[in-house]
Amino acid sequence: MANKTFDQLFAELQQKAATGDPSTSRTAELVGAGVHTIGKKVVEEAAEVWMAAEHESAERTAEEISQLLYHLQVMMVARGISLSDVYAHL
Ligand SMILES: N=c1c2ncn([C@@H]3O[C@H](COP(=O)(O)OP(=O)(O)OP(=O)(O)O)[C@@H](O)[C@H]3O)c2ncn1[C@@H]1O[C@H](COP(=O)(O)O)[C@@H](O)[C@H]1O
Repeated sequence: MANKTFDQLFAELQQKAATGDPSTSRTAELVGAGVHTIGKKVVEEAAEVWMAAEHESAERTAEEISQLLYHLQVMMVARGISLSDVYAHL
C-alpha cells in the first residue's frame, strides 16, 4: 500500500525545494538550512534505522527507512544530484 514511489517523491521534493515555503515545507526548510544540517539528519536517521532493525518490529524499521530515504533525497536535491546520477553507480 504505497503512498508514492521513490521517483514520485523525488519529483515532489525538487518542486518543494524550488518553490516551497520554508514555513510550511520541511523540504524547503532543510534545503535552505544547507548540507550540514541535512547531513546531520541523514546520520541521525541512519542510526534510527539500525536501532529499529536490532530492537523493534519490521514495521517500525520500515518507517525509519522511509525517513532515511526522504533525507537522502533532500540531500540529493540540495546538491543538485539527479536520480540518474545515483543510478549510474548501482
Ligand atoms: N516523506 C517525508 C518525510 N519523512 C520524514 N520527514 C521529516 O522528517 C521528520 C522525521 O524526523 P524526526 O523524527 O527526527 O523529526 P524531528 O525530530 O521533529 O526533526 P528535527 O526538526 O528535530 O530535526 C518528520 O517530522 C518530517 O519533518 C518527512 N517530511 C516530508 N516527507 C514528504 O515529503 C513531501 C514534501 O513535504 P514538505 O516539504 O514538508 O511539503 C511530502 O510528500 C511529505 O510526505
